[in-house]
Amino acid sequence: MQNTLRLRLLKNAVLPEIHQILLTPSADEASKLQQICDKLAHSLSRELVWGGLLTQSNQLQLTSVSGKYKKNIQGIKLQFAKNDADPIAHCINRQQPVYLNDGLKEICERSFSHLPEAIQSLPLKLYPLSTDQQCVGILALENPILEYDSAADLVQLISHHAGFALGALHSFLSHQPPPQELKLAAAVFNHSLEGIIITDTDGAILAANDAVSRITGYSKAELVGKNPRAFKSDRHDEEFYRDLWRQITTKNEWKGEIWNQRKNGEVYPEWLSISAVRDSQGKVQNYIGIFIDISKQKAAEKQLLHQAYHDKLTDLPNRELFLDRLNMAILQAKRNLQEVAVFFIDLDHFKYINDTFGHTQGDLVLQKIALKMQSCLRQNDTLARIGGDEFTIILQDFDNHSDVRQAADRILRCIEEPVCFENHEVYLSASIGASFYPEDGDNATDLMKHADTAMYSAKHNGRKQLNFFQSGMDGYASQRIEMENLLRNAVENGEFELHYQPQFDLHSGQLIGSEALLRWRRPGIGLVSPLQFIPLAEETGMIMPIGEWVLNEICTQSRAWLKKGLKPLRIAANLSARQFSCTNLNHNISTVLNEFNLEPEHLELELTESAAMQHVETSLKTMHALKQTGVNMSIDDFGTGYSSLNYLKQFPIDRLKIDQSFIADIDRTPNDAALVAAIISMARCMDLKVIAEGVETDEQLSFLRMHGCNEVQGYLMGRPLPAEQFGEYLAQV
Ligand SMILES: Nc1nc2c(ncn2[C@@H]2O[C@@H]3COP(=O)(O)O[C@H]4[C@@H](O)[C@H](n5cnc6c(=O)[nH]c(N)nc65)O[C@@H]4COP(=O)(O)O[C@H]3[C@H]2O)c(=O)[nH]1
Repeated sequence: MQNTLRLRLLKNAVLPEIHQILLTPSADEASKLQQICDKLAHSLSRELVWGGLLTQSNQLQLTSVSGKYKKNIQGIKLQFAKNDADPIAHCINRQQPVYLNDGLKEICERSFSHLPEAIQSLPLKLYPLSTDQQCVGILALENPILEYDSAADLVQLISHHAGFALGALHSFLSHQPPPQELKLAAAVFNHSLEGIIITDTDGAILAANDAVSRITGYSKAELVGKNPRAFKSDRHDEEFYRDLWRQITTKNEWKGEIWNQRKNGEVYPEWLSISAVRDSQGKVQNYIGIFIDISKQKAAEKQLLHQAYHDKLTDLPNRELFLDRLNMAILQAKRNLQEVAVFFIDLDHFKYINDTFGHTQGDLVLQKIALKMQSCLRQNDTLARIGGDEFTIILQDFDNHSDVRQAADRILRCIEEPVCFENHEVYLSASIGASFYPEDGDNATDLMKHADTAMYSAKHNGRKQLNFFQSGMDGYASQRIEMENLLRNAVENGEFELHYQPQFDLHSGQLIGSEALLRWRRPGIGLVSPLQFIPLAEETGMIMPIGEWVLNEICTQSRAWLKKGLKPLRIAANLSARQFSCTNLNHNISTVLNEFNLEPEHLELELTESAAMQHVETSLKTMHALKQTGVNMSIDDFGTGYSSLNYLKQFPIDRLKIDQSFIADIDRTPNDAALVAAIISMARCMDLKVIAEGVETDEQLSFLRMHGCNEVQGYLMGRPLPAEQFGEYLAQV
C-alpha cells in the first residue's frame, strides 16, 4: 500500500517532468535521453541509468549515461547479434523489457572490461524505446531492488512515452534537411516579406512570422492562439469562405485575392495561399497560410485602369468607357422600354485658341469647358472627351425630346459664357448633334455616327446650335466627304477663279477699287458659290492653300493689268479667320507683294467682324503687324457681330463694310435704317471710311448718300465679273 502510494506520488511528480523534457522543442535526441536518465537516476535513486540509441550501422550507442561511471561508459557503441539470444537484440526485436542478472557482463563484455567488477555485474533491466512501428533505442536502469519493484511499471510507461516521442522526433529528423538547412528555413520563415501563419487543425495560430505582425498590426503574442477569422473583413460573403474551405478540403490548397482587416480596422487586399499539411496517413496536421499585402499593387492597378478609361487632360471618361456606358444604357433602355439620347459636341473654331495662345492654354480652356459642361449635367449623365475638342454625352431618364433640347441649350449657354485664364478672356461656342435610341439606331456605333452627322449639320447651319439627327443627313455626310476630296484637288487642277466686283466713291461716282470674289468651276457642274464651299474649306483647313492661291492670283492679275497699261486699282481680298490667325501672315503678304513688285496700298484685306472680335488681343497684334506692311484693312459684314467699340477704336483699320443684310432692308425696316445711319456716323467719329455692300436700288443709294456713306458696292453699280471682262471694263473707265 505504502509502495503503491509512493509509486503514485512518484508518477505524479516524475511523469509531467518527463513529458516536459520530451515536448520541449529540440532536435537533440541524445540530450533528451540524457535528461530522462538523470531524472530517473535521481527520482528512483539508481546508481546507473543509461540510454542508448540505435545507429544506422545497427549498433547501440550509449549516448546518455547517468551515475558515477558516466565518463567510462558514455559514447560506447555496442555491437550486438541479430538473434534473440543477444539480450539487446531480444529487447529490440520483441520490444519487451529484458532482465540482466549479471548486468553489463551479459552484454558485450569486452566493452566494459575496464570498469570495476561491482559496476560490471550490477543487475540491469533493459526497456525498449519504441513506437508501434520501430525501436529507436534502449533505456537501461540498475535492477530495481525489491521494495521499488513496483516502479517497473512506471519506468515501462516512461520508456514507452520516451520511445514514442524519440521515435517521432527520429522519423521527423530523418525526413528533414540537415540542421544548417533547418536554420536557413527558420531564417526564411522569420525574415520572409510574406506573412506566414501556421495553424492547428482547429485554426488556432501556432506560429506567425514578423511579416504577419507588420501587415496585420497584431504582435506575435496577440497572434498565437488567435483564429485567422479575426482578420475577416465584410467584403466577402459566407459563400466565399465556404468555397475557400471546400477547395482546401478537396484540392489541398486555395489561392486567391482576399480582403482582410488590420488590427486598426483598415481593410486591405492580400494575395493568400492556404495549404493543408497532411501526415503519411493523409490526415490534416496543420494549415499554412502565406500572404502578401497587395494594397500598393491594387492602387497601381486601379490607377492604370482609370488611365485606360479616362482622358488624361480632363479626367472625363474616354471613348472606350463612353462606348461601354452607352452599351449599358442601351441594354437598360431596352429592358425598360425607354429612350437614350447621345450628344456629339464639337467646339467651334477651337483650333484658333491653340494657334493663338498655344497648346498649354488650349488645354486649360478644354479643362474649364469640361468642368462647365459637367456642372450643367445630372449625376447619372455621362460626359466623355473622345478627341481634341470633341465631347459626347449620354442622357437617360428624360420624358421627351424637349427635355433633351433643354439640356443641350443649357450646355450651349454655359459654353458661351466667357472662359477666363491668365489675363485673357475667350468666347467659345459649340455645335451639338443628337441621336436617339431606338429611333436613330439600336447600337452604340450607329448612335455615335448619327449624332456626329447631326453635329456636322449643326456646323453647316451656322454653328452654336443643336441639330437632331434626321435620316436625310446621312447623305449630307457622304456629300461632305466627297466635297472635301474634290476641294483638295481643286487648287492643283486649277479649278478656282476670281471674279471682281467694282467699288465706287459715293460722292464722286468714281471707281476706287474692287473686291475679288472666289468661284469654283467644278467640271461638269459649272460655277459654285463660295458660300457652298468656304465653310467646309475653313473646317478642314483647306482654306489655307486656297487663300494663298487667292492672294497670289490677285497679285498676278494686278501685275498683268498694270502691264497692259491700266491704272493701278485697290483690290480687296477676303481673309478667312484661319488665315488671319496664321502667325506669319504679314510675312507672307510682304513676300507676295515684293515678288510681283506691287504697292501695298493697292491691296486691302477684308476680315469679318466675328473673326476680328474672336481673340481681340491677338487680332490687335496681327492687325498692327499687317498694317506695318502698308496694306489696307477693313472689317467685313459689320453689324452682324458683337463689336466692342472700345476694341474697334484700337484696330488699325481703314474702313467698315456694312453688311448687305442691313442695306437690303433700309427702305423697309426702320431699325435697319437707323442702324446703318448710326454706323456711318460712328465711323465718321472714329475717322473710318464706310462702304456699303449689296446696294441694289436707287433708294438705297440715296439713303446712303444722304447719311454720308463714303463708298458703295452692289449689283446696282456692277456685278462681279471674270478677270478678263473686268479688265475690259477697267479699260473703259
Ligand atoms: N444679293 C446681293 N449680293 C451682292 C450684291 N453685291 C455683291 N453681292 C455679293 O455679296 C457678297 C459679298 O462678299 P462678302 O460679303 O465678302 O461675302 C463673301 C465672302 O465672305 C466669301 N468669299 C468670297 N470669296 C472669298 C475668298 O476669296 N476668300 C474667303 N475667305 N471668302 C470668300 O463668300 C461670300 C459670298 O461671296 P459671293 O457669293 O461672291 O457674294 C458676294 C457678292 O457677290 C448685291 O447687290 N446683292
